[in-house]
Amino acid sequence: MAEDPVIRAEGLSVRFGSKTIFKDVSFEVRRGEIFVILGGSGCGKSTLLKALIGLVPLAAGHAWLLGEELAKEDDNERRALLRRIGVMWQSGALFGSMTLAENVELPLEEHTDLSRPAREALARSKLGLVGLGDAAAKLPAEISGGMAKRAGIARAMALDPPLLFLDEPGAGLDPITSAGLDKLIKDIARDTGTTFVVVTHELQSILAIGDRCIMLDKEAQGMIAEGDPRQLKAESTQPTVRAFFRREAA
Ligand SMILES: Nc1ncnc2c1ncn2[C@@H]1O[C@H](COP(=O)(O)OP(=O)(O)OP(=O)(O)O)[C@@H](O)[C@H]1O
Repeated sequence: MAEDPVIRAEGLSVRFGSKTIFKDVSFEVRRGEIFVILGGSGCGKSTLLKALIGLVPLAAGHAWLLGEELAKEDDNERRALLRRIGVMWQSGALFGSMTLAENVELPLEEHTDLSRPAREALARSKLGLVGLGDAAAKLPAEISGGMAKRAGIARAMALDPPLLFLDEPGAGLDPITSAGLDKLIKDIARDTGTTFVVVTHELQSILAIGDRCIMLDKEAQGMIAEGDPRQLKAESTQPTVRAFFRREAA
């Protein structure tokens, strides 16, 4: 029998007031894959991510994370489930007055009883994992944008989540730095078995890291494609999907 998916989304709809952002969105994310949520600006990618982790209410549908339905859990169970999930928000800045190591230690301080030396050692190992082993004592103002994203990933990984959400990780980075970040994400997925859900509209990134993807569309108010992004690029006949992947006018 196939393994249970890490995420199962069934018929998800989100509305803000009378405005439907998307409806009837269904997909599964399998263990260990890098799953990309893509689409043009304002189609609801970030909203879908927030809906999956319970930060935005569902108007319809059900979402299971790691086999549990967040909406059905009581507060304690919900908190316990969310502790098993890492998130790096697009705006998820590091705390400026704290070193990178202290930033990574923060979730450990909040959610574990580990001693200070144990927390420090773990933070150093997470920073090492993202290539920032030598920068642990630096302040966010002393590092580049690409390094800040890496530190954000290290912080999101502090509690060893089996599932990691990244909201527009390449935003604001130059193409070479962004490609380096893509390689890091692929390496982490391969080396740790972490499942990634990545929100992005950057085609190079999608093709470089995405094992599978869904594409949302503003006009359709929902999903217009699902599958291997390279295959969608080669084979899709849907005009908006083709336009996105081939950089053609729809
Ligand atoms: N809390 C909210 N209340 C009302 N409208 C909202 C709220 N959050 C998002 N929206 C609207 O929902 C739509 C989708 O926004 P969202 O940020 O999810 O899109 P996106 O695909 O992530 O876009 P981008 O790539 O530009 O970040 C937008 O029209 C946005 O204005």
